[in-house]
Amino acid sequence: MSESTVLERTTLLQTGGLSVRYGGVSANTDVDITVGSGEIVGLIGPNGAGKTTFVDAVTGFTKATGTVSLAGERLEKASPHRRRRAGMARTWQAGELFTDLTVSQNLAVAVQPVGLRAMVSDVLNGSRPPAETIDHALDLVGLRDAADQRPGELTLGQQKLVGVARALVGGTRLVLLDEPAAGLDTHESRDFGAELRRIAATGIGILLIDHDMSLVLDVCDRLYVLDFGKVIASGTPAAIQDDPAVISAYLGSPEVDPDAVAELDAAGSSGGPTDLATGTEPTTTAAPEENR
Ligand SMILES: Nc1ncnc2c1ncn2[C@@H]1O[C@H](COP(=O)(O)OP(=O)(O)OP(=O)(O)O)[C@@H](O)[C@H]1O
Repeated sequence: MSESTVLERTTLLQTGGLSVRYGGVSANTDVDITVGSGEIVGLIGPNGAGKTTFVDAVTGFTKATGTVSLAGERLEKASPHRRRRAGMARTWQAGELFTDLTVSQNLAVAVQPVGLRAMVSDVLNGSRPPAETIDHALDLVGLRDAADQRPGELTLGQQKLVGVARALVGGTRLVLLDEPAAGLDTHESRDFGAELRRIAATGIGILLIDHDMSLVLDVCDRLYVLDFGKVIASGTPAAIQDDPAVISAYLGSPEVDPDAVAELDAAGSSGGPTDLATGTEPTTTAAPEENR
């Protein structure tokens, strides 16, 4: 990436001291994360580390303390709907497509207005999102030609991209993707990653959560690592892979996802810059108990 590209970046997402408690569980503690325009930032960590909670907190779907800004606009008190209108959108884990609807209809229903006034206006005016906003979102993921097809006619990788496109409809500046590549094989995942890079190249900021370490290490400009709700490391993929705290979090956690460790292994052995999970003695450091 050229220096001028970096200089032109503006900060889209900025969280300050974002914290979420579920009863006695500190699911997020003082999480400070930034995502710039045109940047892909990964959020990784073992199962239960608090990744989805962070997305819920940023998008207003769970109660949190701390601050959330989008391009300088403070949004921590805003409803999920207002945050969406401000330009932040998310995908959901296991976000299914409507199999009986076409691709463009799947995008249209994702942005149907909510609330009584919008519903009345919808009934009276038959309002629908303008076709060009749907087309633009499909262009962003390279699926304009598939607009009239049904999800079942597409490859799994294309279906995943439709899921991303749904979040890109309507002036999205920041998109938070929660395991968008789940179920893709290595080849499909690589293609999917290339599409994410193309989306980011248009200036959209992406926060990416995924257990597919090859994908995350390949496409992300920077990574944050969460463990027990706290950021324990941040930096470039290469730096993160060498970070002892990260290795400890993945290999020392009793709740570690074996698939994620396997992915870390695969990322290293398939030509990734460094292998996080091998070449280092597995640590037996006890995981802190206070958060779980
Ligand atoms: N709605 C909820 N009510 C109570 N506890 C919750 C709720 N959602 C999450 N938690 C707890 O908060 C912690 C963080 O969970 P979260 O789902 O954010 O982790 P994660 O990193 O996304 O995990 P995974 O990788 O398995 O999806 C866990 O201890 C979880 O059990």
